[in-house]
Amino acid sequence: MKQISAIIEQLDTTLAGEWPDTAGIRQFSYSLQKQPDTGLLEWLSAQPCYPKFYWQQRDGNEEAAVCGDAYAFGDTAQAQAFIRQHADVPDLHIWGLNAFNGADNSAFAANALFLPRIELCRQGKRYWLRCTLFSSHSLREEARRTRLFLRSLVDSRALPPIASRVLQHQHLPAQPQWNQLITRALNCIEEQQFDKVVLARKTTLTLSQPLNACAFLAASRAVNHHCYHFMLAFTPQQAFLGSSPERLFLRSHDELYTEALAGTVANDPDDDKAQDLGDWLLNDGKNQRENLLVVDDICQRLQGGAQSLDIMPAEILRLRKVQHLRRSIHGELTESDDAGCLQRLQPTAAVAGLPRQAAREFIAEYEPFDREWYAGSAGYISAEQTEFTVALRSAAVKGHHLELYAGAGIVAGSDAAQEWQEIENKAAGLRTLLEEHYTPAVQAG
Ligand SMILES: C=C(O[C@@H]1C=C(C(=O)O)C=C[C@H]1O)C(=O)O
Ligand SMILES: [Mg+2]
Repeated sequence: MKQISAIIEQLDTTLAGEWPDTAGIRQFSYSLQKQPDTGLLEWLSAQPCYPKFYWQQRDGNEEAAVCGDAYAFGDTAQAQAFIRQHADVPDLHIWGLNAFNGADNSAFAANALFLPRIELCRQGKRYWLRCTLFSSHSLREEARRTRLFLRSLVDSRALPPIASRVLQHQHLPAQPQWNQLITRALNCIEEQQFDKVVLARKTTLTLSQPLNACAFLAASRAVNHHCYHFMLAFTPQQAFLGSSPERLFLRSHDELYTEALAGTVANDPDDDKAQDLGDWLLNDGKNQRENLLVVDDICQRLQGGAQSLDIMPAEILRLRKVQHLRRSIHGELTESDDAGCLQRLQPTAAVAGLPRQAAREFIAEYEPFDREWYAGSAGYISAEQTEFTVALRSAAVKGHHLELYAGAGIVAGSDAAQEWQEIENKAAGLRTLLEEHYTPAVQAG
């Protein structure tokens, strides 16, 4: 990490110069000459500054480790307005999470979006470090604060092994309550209150020792391929992370890429068996319905905001524990408006239901926990390009506890036991990373 220390020294010299005692924004960007000695997640893990955010795009080509907040935003509209106001600083990126309920739920933060002080980024084999200063009253003061911040940065080190063992688990709802919930949802579907509702479970694991969020995410990234990997660490003990296969949307200039990812079957390590399961999925009526309702929802939601929508044929996405039906969707935006895209697309019928409002009301009334960040979105906003993943296959790290989330789309024809198995398989993507380290107590006698 010599390169990084050298860049930081150079930055420090720049910041030590004369700065105006007025409002302003400045950004400094430095290319790294070669690949750093350790990964970005290792670097981020070592830093003692919060918030920190990590992101890896699902094709593996884009990665970012960012920390410290030069500015925090109350909502995406505010973040977007900030980027537009500072169009002369073309590389501003605002990173973070949007909660499932957005501004509708006053009990929980609507989002955690911030403009970082430091960003270490990779695109393909190209690496760079960016430092941003922003002050609404004094850049001089901000330069001084940023220098202190830079001094707190430390060298990267190897991630610790995952030593946390699972002592206990608790499902909310437990299976009998899940069965009741599904019956209730199926009744509403029969009464035509809605066509689909996505119901979820929170599993709280009690651990033998607090989990290192970066090490846990690295373990997930090593095995859960074709996924976005994201993490927001709020404090040393509190983080939200996940490895999600689902794109909420990618906006590149005026092009919009989204998808209907819904309909699930188990995966199998054996290629032939996995293929048979995938073929079954492609031809199963209930799963096709689940997926097509998401296509309908997305098309309705994009009306007036995007034109010439292209919907690709269904394909199978094979993951480590499950396989999904996916239809990719592409359109031209009538205006490049990220806050608008979020408003339209989050939450889609893949994680809420259809019609959206009726499904959300059912979730708010009957799901026995607050989703908080689960099924919201994680990603970034910038002038040129914006991308969010749906925050699925995710977990909240809270000291000695890990809360794992998983849900399933309920439509006519859903069976409670099969849907329970489906959420078990989805949760297994993260859960098995711990169980591999689990040594059951030896029974006496
Ligand atoms: C709700 C989740 O996943 C969603 C539900 C799916 C389904 O029911 O088939 C498939 C993919 C996701 O859109 C989750 O992983 O928690
Ligand atoms: Mg399903």
